[in-house]
Amino acid sequence: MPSYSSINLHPSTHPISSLKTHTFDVICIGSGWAGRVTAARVVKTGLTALIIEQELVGGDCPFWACVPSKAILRPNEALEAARAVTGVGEKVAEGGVVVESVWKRRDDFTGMFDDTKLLVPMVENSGVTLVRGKGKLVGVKKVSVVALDGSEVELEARVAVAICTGSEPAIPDPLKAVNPWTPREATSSSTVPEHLVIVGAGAVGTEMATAYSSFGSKVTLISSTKEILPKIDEEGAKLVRESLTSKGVNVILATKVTDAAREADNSVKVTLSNGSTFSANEILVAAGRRAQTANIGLESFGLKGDGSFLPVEESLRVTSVPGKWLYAGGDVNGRAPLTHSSKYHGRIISNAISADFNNSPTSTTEWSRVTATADRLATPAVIFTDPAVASVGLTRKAAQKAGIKFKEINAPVATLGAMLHAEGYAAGWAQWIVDQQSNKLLGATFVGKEVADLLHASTVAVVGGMTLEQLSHAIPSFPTTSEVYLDLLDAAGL
Ligand SMILES: Cc1cc2nc3c(=O)[nH]c(=O)nc-3n(C[C@H](O)[C@H](O)[C@H](O)COP(=O)(O)OP(=O)(O)OC[C@H]3O[C@@H](n4cnc5c(N)ncnc54)[C@H](O)[C@@H]3O)c2cc1C
Ligand SMILES: NC(=O)c1ccc[n+]([C@@H]2O[C@H](COP(=O)([O-])OP(=O)(O)OC[C@H]3O[C@@H](n4cnc5c(N)ncnc54)[C@H](O)[C@@H]3O)[C@@H](O)[C@H]2O)c1
Repeated sequence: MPSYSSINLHPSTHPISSLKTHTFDVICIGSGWAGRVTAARVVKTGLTALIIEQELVGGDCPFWACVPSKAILRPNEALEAARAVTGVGEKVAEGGVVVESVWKRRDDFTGMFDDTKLLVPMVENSGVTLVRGKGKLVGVKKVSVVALDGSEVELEARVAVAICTGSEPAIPDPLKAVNPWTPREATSSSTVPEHLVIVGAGAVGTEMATAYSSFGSKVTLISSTKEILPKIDEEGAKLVRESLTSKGVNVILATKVTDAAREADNSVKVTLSNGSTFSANEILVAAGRRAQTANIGLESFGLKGDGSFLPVEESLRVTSVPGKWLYAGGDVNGRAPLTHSSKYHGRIISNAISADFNNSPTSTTEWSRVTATADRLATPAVIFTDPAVASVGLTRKAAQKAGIKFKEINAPVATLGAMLHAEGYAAGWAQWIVDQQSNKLLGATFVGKEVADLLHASTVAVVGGMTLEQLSHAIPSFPTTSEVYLDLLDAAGL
């Protein structure tokens, strides 16, 4: 695969001249999951919709984020799982993944970074019109599209505009000058740096440390916080850190990169806040995201276009803009920057648009179809490290911060079911956060091998407001990893 810089981000299909009308019921700026789900669902209710996209149709997830990152993580996960199973492990005892084939697997999933194979047909088959260019608000329900060649057209939305422009990497100032890898270069690379330094030990940093160490890179992972993965509780994060260390990753905690310089041989000299320096062949910045809000006309509505997340109310309408016509969904509103949350936002926005358009009386209470309640109370997330981290709702830290009276229930993920299906399992950890008074489940975290699919049961329980007494009647099948639910119930005394 050619390097990131040679990928064509601006295909020539769907020019402004292809538009048969300049008026649509709904205009979505951005074709990531948030924009695509919003547009496709309003079309199902009989409205017309347009998506404006300035790069590849599909947004980050299929080309630069979830899909390629999971595509390159899976081969080593499968290899290690096979190695741990007696009867098969002997056959694959030696050697690592075949890196060239891993890149090919990634390219198969990304369609060689060609959006016309899957994503463009997906949009068109949903009855949504597509145009390529940069979208910008130019008035109430008015959007302009500027094409790469500078041509421009002004469009009108009869009903609503949805800003679904996503996010971009936040690069700390001292690192801008070295032209570092961002997640885009890390997920689309076809080379393995001998020594890769990763700045930031959140979701991207830990997943890429897992991937590149399995490809043979020497990886140095720098965490500004005193434990990696600061969004989860320390017990779980510690298990991931210890596993990374056992794979040879050098994890440096409570430290920042204060300076970096590109050397003549293209290596990067890094200076840390503890005063030490070292050289690496490449540097990946994975230090969080900022909203893609620059130059999209927000200022004329009193909003900031400086990378801060767009403030929205519970139906995802942009706060402070009157008239119920301007929405912001997905990463750009910063509520839950994950692909499944972008899909959820598309559902909520389309429901709210349709309800308004049809003047249908719609409840706006918690959990109603126009209220994005899960963002606050039940966002699930899985980090595909080894062990993986799956969490939903409140962690202990979040419950403490919210001043909630809660009890915490912990259990290892080491049931017979888990061991039969995830051999070689060392010491996983599961935690429930439970409301002290009502005994309702408020949050769950599972750390271990193959725990990703354990999560949805807890998500359903949190959304449904289930008590532990009710959960004690939800019987996990034997022998499955879900038997950890029985261990949690035992630990809760039920
Ligand atoms: C390395 C990595 C791995 C990840 N892995 C996962 C994972 O496993 N699971 C998960 O749930 N999440 C994951 N995420 C997060 C996930 O990728 C994002 O949350 C998701 O892509 C956001 O979708 P979106 O629709 O909000 O925005 P995007 O997918 O970013 O789409 C926004 C689109 O808007 C376009 N756009 C921006 N401005 C304009 C404009 N002015 N005019 C026209 N078009 C515009 C952009 O070009 C882009 O195509 C990962 C992120 C990264 C970086
Ligand atoms: N499996 C998944 O669901 C998945 C995978 C990857 C990314 N994502 C999403 O993509 C987004 C971006 O991920 P991310 O890892 O960039 O962000 P993140 O917020 O998860 O982690 C960034 C980390 O970098 C640290 N940091 C910030 N500045 C630093 C500095 N100067 N030096 C060292 N560390 C610094 C922060 O403390 C934080 O821990 C997140 O919203 C994440 O949820 C999800």
